[in-house]
Amino acid sequence: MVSGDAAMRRVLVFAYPLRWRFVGAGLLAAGTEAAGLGLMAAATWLLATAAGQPPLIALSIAIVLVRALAIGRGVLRYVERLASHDAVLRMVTEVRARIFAALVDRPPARRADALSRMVSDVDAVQDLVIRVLLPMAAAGLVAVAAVGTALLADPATALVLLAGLLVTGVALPLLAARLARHGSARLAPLRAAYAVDTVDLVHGAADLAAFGARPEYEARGAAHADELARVERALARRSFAVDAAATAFGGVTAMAVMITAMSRGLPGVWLAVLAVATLAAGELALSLLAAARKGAEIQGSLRRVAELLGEPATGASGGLALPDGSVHLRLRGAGVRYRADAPPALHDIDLDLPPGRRVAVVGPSGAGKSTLLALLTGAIAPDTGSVVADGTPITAFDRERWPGVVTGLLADAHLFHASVRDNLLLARPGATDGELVAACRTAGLGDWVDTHGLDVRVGEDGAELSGGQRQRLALARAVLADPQVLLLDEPTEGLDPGQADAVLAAVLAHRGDRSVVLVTHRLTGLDAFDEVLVLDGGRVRERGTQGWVRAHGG
Ligand SMILES: Nc1ncnc2c1ncn2[C@@H]1O[C@H](COP(=O)(O)OP(=O)(O)OP(=O)(O)O)[C@@H](O)[C@H]1O
Repeated sequence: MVSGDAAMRRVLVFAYPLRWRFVGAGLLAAGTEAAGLGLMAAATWLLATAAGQPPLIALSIAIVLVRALAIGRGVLRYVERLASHDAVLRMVTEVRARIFAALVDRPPARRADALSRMVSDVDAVQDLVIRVLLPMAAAGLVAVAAVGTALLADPATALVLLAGLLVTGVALPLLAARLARHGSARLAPLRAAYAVDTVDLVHGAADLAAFGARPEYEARGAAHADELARVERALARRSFAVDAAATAFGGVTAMAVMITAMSRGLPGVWLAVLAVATLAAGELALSLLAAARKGAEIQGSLRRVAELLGEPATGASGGLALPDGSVHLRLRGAGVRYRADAPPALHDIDLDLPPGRRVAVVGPSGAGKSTLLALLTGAIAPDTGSVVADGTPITAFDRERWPGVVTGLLADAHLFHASVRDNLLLARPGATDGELVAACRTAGLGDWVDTHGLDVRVGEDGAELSGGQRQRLALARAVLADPQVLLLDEPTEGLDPGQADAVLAAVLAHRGDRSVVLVTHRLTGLDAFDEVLVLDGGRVRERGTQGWVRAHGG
């Protein structure tokens, strides 16, 4: 996990090219706050001195100043918002582009969580600049200016003002940030649990109703919502207490400033100006509380964004040209561990796939069969050992084109909400209708396509097809892709045994002497394979040749 400071540095690198825009925005923000403070001071001076009938010219100057500051403040605020948002949006565009590039280079298995970062966490970068750093910089500049001005009037009064600002502008915001961090740590798991409840209730509505479990799930969701509301209320009470303390301390500082100024014999007008300006500076400190809280809340998002920004690409488009002709793939001592706290999904796997070899991988559920195929497609990289093609690690090849070498029907193949034709063309965009129909025929979907045609739509993830038709359409797509090495993850799942044998035989006949790696639970039809690999618990338990299948009752 990246530390908070490192995360901030990694993100702020993107602000560097725009530094002058940010400096300008910071100065404008400080100018806005200073105009507010000046307005208060000038208006107070005007009210306090008007009764004493000062020279008309002095009054006129003060009136013009009040008007100018009142209008100038609004104008400055507008220009500052324009400048700061322009700069930060340019910066966030860069960050998004970098994250997008990192996502493209990521193995698909790890993209899903990263996608949510892209969408929501990047907003934290915007908040960091607009709602945290700029307000802090502006408040800091104005505080320095206010103390500096007070110093001109009287050093002791300036010291009291400084002490007050240190409490309201530094100590209380630090406390607010601490409470916000603590609050986020308590709220995050509750929010996550509530989100899971909601997703279960929405996506699982039919199953919950079918098994009569809806009341129980609704009660669980309601309990999480109540707990969430209780914690949020408790945190809001604490936040309110800190805000109230800041406001009260602002008042205390103003009084202390006044008392000190009176004891130092400052003229009455100065007393009023200093008191009102101190109160206004105290208000500024409230904006620091909000900035500190926001800064604490976005820490998690910033870390996640920074991790992604710093992630080295695992493979690249534009790598080596693909191996042409018949590729020779090898796994050497390959191991995969999905999570540090779980046993490896694959351990020390050796596999030799010279051109034309047919390998069947069998084993119980969870043995690591699909993970083995994911290694060959490059969807995941081995944590130990290597996956090489003609002696070169497969990550060195052009990732975008690798499916031309190794691909197939993988676990949980997705069908798109489009026509049969469009779903097939995904595998080979230039294929003719004749080729599409031939692939369907090989996958056992010929009669259905003859009846329904290629333009019929299949529904969301093939919802308008039967389970067997979905499987065969996905298989037809893999057949059409016609890679050098065809991977088939339980291609005949959901078909009856007779159909399953016929479809597998047709696909193997279509492949001719090109390589196939088949993952299957069924031992029938494996006579046509050169090697059978038996996986269990991520390890190779047995390796057999054609005779092995017969000996094991296939
Ligand atoms: N994305 C993932 N994150 C974490 N663990 C995973 C992930 N994918 C698989 N695993 C774990 O890795 C192990 C091997 O899974 P894999 O899908 O390769 O098994 P399999 O032999 O194909 O099983 P099945 O026959 O049921 O499809 C399992 O224990 C599984 O829980």
